[in-house]
Amino acid sequence: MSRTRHQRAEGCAIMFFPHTGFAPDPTAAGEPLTAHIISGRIHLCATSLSSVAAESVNLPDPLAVQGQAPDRNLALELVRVTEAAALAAARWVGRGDKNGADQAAVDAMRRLVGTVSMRGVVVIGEGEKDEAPMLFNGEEVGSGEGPECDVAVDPVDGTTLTAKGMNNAIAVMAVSERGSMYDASASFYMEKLVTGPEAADVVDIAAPVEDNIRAVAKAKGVHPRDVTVVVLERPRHVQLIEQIRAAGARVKLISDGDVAGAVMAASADTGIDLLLGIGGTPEGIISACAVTCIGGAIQGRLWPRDPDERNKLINAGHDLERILTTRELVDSDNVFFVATGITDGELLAGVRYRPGGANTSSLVMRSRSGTIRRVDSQHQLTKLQAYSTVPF
Ligand SMILES: O=P(O)(O)OC[C@H]1O[C@](O)(COP(=O)(O)O)[C@@H](O)[C@@H]1O
Repeated sequence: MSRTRHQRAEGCAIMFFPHTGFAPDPTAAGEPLTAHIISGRIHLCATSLSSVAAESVNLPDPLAVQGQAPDRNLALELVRVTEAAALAAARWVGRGDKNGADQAAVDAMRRLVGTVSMRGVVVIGEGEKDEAPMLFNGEEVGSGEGPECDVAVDPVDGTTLTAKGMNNAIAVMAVSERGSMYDASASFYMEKLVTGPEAADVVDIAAPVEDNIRAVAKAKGVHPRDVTVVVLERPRHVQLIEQIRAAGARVKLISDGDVAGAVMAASADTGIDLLLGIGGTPEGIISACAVTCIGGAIQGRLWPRDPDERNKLINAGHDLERILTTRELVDSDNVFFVATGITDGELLAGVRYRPGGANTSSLVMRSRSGTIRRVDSQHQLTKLQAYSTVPF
């Protein structure tokens, strides 16, 4: 960040936090103030530099003029969208109807996303327009004002988990600058490798599984037998699982939900060191948004299901040998990722009902600041039901 001699924050009060800098408080009322930073001191003036300073604060020099005032964190608004999706889907937990759960989450997400000030275009959504009446690829979402964004949604990652009342179903959304997300239109599946920051530079999806496990173990300062690899339990992964076991590592099989798996593989203290295997391409791009926020790496390679799909991908200009890096999957330094638990999981608690309301647990991340928040919300459903169009 370049140093600015004069920083202005007109129309808002300035709150100073001794160790974290200062933040505009948009809720503050009263006469507009202008903040001028001169020789390490903030001067709060009524309107201009020439005015008599209303107040001044001594600041340590590095805090005085570095960077700029913190800007808006879209993720803090987006979390309402995944909360609504999770609350709506949670009504369908264990009812054996995965489409019902998905539709409820889509409806809720679409109603809430209109409140977010952005000019979003869904690039990872519920499919093509004719098949998906809402949140279809290409749909414009948001209030129509504000930054131009790519939007990726997965109203329920784990529709089967939700239908069966099983762990780890989440509602997910990611937003980044317009044009920054990889165009995965023709691709259904992707081979994926995800790990955290320590091992990000030593893994290679094209290398043998054993080499990657050794490299991760070395980077983390542990033995390969201490490494845990999360894998979707699928017939296509039988050989992969054998290879992981042969390398001495531990395997954690999940029946669905590899976005949560990717977040756990990239995050510290989850007990998961690596995600390997083939999962959905849209989920791969959403995972790349999470990894951009957390740190670490995702590597992907498109994985056509049959010769027909292979030809389609090649005709669409895709190089099937190409290893897609985190940056190629989402080419942005300003990525927002939010997820809310539908059912209980290791990453997030699910929706919990109580008299008159429900509680949700969410993960709220932004890559530019690197801030990772956990947001636990208490919803007063009896109040919300009185005016909301979302069937909570
Ligand atoms: O079930 P498949 O066809 O192997 O696809 C794997 C994908 O399905 C999921 O497990 C769940 O996806 P859905 O919620 O759409 O059912 C994803 O997390 C994963 O990427």
